Amino acid sequence: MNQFIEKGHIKVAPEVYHALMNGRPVVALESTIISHGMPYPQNYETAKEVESIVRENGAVPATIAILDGTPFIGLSDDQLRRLAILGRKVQKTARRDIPHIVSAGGNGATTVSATMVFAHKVGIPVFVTGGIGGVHRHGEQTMDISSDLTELGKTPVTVISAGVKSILDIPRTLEYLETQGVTVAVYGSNEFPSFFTENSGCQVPCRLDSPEECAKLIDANSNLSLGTGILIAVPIPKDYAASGNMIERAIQQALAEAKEKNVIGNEATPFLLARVNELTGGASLVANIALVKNNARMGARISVALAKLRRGTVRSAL
Ligand SMILES: O=c1[nH]cc([C@@H]2O[C@H](COP(=O)(O)O)[C@@H](O)[C@H]2O)c(=O)[nH]1
Repeated sequence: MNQFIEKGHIKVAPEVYHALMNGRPVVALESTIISHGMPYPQNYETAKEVESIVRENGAVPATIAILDGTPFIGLSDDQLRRLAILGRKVQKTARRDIPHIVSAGGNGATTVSATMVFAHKVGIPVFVTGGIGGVHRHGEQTMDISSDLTELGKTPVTVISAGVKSILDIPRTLEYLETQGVTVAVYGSNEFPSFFTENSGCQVPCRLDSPEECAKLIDANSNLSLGTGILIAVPIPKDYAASGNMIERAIQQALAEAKEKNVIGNEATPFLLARVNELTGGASLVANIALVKNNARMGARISVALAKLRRGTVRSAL
């Protein structure tokens, strides 16, 4: 196996390192989606396919996770499989969990917030995932607001996602992102998508219609050193959006069950995702996989457009 390159306390895969050093496009990928977002073996297969899609579209994939206490940027096949098999035995790792997992020599699957932290440390500007966390329903009482939102407010990485699941409070999530100063854009629409469907009833002012437009937005944010992240929401492909309404009904049932069982905190999202998958007989998983792959395609194209735009003007953060 190729030797990882050590940078500070982080190990970077050689392919990722050389791409960054040469200004070539790299796309960061999170690992909680692998450990907690899907069951084995679909999680492993999807992770591999997502990496292939990123490559086919001209960028280098960099899946991020903490293994035996070391943060890795770009996982080997063995590491990816290990993470997929361990599944929920791996600690779901948000920003606040990083020091604990590292000091204890543990295994951590990075959420959007922790993945953004590491992507930014090595200068990866674009990061692809399925959906981000948000303000939970009844968040005004529980204060359960994902650290993904505050991370977007302070870390200049662009996150490509299919929006926010309706297990969350979408209008309040958008309000909170506005408070954090995060630019929220939608690809090909003005309506923010709700993960399994193209609609949420919430309009956003920024619409982008090509990877080049996305790249220009990212470049403007960076040139002005605003320091905030960007969320680009890519609606689920039309072929899969059809099952959205059925999935939406399952979400309502899962929400009622979570309330009854008092499932709260960082257990809420994995519980709801697994329950919705059971209730829809796997249809939600099929839609989830399709939209993650679609996001990977878009993210790679955006990162290629950004590298072209910046050719010769950006120095590596390494
Ligand atoms: O549709 C999804 N939303 C969110 C997650 C994961 O859950 C995290 C948010 O968790 P929490 O709500 O505990 O912050 C996200 O960063 C992501 O890693 C996921 O797998 N799938």
